Amino acid sequence: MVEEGGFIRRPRTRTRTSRAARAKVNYVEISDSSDDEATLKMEQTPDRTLKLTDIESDNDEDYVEDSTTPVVKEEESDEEYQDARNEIVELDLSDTEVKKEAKQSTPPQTTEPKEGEDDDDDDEPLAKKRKAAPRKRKVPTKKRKPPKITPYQRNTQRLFDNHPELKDVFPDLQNAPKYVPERAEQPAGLSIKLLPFQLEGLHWLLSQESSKYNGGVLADEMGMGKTIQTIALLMNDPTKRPSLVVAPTVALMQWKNEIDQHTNGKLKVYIFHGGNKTNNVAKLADYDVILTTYAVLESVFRKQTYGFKRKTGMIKEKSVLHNMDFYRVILDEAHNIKDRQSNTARAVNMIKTQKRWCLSGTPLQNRIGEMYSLIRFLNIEPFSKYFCTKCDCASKEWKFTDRMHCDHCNHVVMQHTNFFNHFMLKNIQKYGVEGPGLESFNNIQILLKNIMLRRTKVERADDLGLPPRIVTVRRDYFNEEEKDLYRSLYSDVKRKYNSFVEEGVVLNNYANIFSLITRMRQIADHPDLVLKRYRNQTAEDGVIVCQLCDDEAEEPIESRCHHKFCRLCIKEYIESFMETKDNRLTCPVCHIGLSIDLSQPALEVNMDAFKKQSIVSRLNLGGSWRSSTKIEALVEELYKSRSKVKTIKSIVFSQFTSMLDLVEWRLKRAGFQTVKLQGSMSPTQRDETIKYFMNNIRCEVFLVSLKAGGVALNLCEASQVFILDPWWNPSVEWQSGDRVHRIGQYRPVKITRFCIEDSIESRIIELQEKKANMIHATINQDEAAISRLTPADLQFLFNN
Ligand SMILES: Nc1ncnc2c1ncn2[C@@H]1O[C@H](COP(=O)(O)OP(=O)(O)OP(=O)(O)O)[C@@H](O)[C@H]1O
Repeated sequence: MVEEGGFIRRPRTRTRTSRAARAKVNYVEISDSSDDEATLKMEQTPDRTLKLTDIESDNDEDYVEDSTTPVVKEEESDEEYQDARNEIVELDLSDTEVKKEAKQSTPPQTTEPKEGEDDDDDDEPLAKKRKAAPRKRKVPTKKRKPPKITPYQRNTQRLFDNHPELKDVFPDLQNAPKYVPERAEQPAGLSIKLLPFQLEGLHWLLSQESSKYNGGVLADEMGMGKTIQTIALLMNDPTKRPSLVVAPTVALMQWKNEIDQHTNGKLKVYIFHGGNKTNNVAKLADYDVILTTYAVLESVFRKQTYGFKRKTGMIKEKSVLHNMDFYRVILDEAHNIKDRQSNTARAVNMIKTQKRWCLSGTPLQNRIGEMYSLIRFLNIEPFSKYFCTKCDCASKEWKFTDRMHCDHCNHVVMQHTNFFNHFMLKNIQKYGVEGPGLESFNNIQILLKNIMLRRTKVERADDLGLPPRIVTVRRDYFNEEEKDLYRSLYSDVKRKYNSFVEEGVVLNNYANIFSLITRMRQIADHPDLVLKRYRNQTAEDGVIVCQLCDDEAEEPIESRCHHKFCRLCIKEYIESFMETKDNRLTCPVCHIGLSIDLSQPALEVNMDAFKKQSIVSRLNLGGSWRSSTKIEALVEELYKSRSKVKTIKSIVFSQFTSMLDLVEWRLKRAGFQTVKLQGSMSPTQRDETIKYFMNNIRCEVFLVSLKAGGVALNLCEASQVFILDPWWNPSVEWQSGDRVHRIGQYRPVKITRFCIEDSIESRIIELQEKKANMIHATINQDEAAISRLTPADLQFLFNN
């Protein structure tokens, strides 16, 4: 399975379709059951157009975007065709996975030559060859001579022959003068005193801007001041303007506040968000910094490129952001464009600017394919370019108006290859970090050394002077009533799971198993999350219910089969699935092959009709309602840490909004002042909520939905973090802790993870630790593997 352009796709198997026929291919989604690699079918439709029964969509999309001059962004030369289909896949560098993949990709034993080995000069049609072949005659098994050079090597040679300059790319990078860290001057007018490593960071930013790269990736660990260093860059020479900052919605106001606070009003900031956005270029050009979100940028780009429906028909609207000339563009949390074929990535790439920056706290080495999207944005040559293997034609975007031949050189699509894909991605996918894979891995490291700066908190601990962070797991046991309820659910779940195991269909029923695990996690929080879930809410109430967690959807997004989920729920569902040759990921609702753009803008909730029924209003809280072990454990912890002399502020994270509703209700009754951050809030509402928490001395607890506030929040006023429901991907939890453990924090930070010992949670924590140890033991930390649930992991969770 491939996640490409945010869509979950399967790798396409090569078929013996003629290229002419391929141009007329129609794509249809088919259900999981009928779809396996061997049954990739070409259907003859009445108009003699061939129908490829597959879930493929990327190139199709590219072609239909602009029917007059279709732009093909990714194609591969003949021998590399199969690999090109898999271009954006998570890098899985663990040995076992690599071997498995290599095994899977081994073609079946056959006497026919492999497609990749087709001789270019052999023009005889295949059908003729087949006809001529005697039917049942035994062909003496002649051992094929190993080819002198591999198709990959042959292609490399062709590339070098036609583009000799490419030979020097890596030697030049290797021999480039090494950047020597140096401290820049503190910019005049910046009121915050930069720490030594931040001055070094500023020096690096300035030197990158004056280098041939015109930018790069600032990848300091979270909370080390990437925002401040970028503001220092803006202040270093304020005449170099305007700058555009694209950030997640949750971080938008934070940027505005930090700029206002630390520049004494020297930079004029415009927030390009909400209903009153200007469409006047001259007015915008008056500002030094324009702040916007990925969703807004994507939307204005879409309206400009594809138009939108009005009664009078489709209307296209000019995007003011795409008609301005910026000095620099800064992408905060740049992994938002990791799907290079998503509209968001396209919208960002179409901005006109001289300097380009990506800020990201998550290391980029783990998913090499995703890095390509950043490289494309950064416009780093020749990495983002495509090259013809037959002539000297090279371009960032290929145009194939007739869908077959390059407009420029007339060679066919398949004879063009992408530099990054060829020299950096392909061999790692094939061999991991061994042999040719290691060479590609080194190529990546060399490039990163030239364009990326990453420092970690541990490396710069002296500069940062951060207080210690203490993480503990609080373990509690269910009370009798909860235990009975949990047991009855668990025995039901276990029975189902065992029957899947007996029938050998565990992975085919992954959607089922995933939602059963979710139910068990919810019961461990509070049984009402399962017993009183949204049953009667309908679309007419304006509430969108996530079909995985059965709660009001946070940042709802929709699959191609029109089912709606919280962005985080469906992301976790996808990331945790371990795809095998026989099992493809299906929609948890309708069970057809799942196809969903994870980076699509959140669906808008109809606020006029919105009648949210909080779980609290569905319960009889006056009389018979009981709290839960976990909620009471939280209340106890909060009471314990209360002090008569000062307010100790705490953040409480949960994945389930209904849990936060219950906790809010209970804490209020216990005399705690709380505020709550939810995904449905506008940036201004979020900002007001955060300010209220930070500035109001009586407000002790901030309830944060993990789906809304995991990233880009700055909550140093708090010194305690409570994580209510554990998950096996520890990075979500690390991020939560980083909201509090960052510069500006002077008190030791206490992080408490709650765990109900006699529930699935203790298994989840154990599994998490096992995985973390395993991953840290290997040289390459593979984030993807940590969130994946293998059949063995499932077995472990169900304690079999
Ligand atoms: N030199 C400094 N002196 C005082 N406070 C600082 C300094 N540098 C950063 N900070 C503060 O530290 C906090 C974290 O900084 P910032 O938000 O820039 O980090 P970040 O790397 O962008 O984090 P994230 O990746 O989580 O978005 C902010 O509140 C910021 O004001």
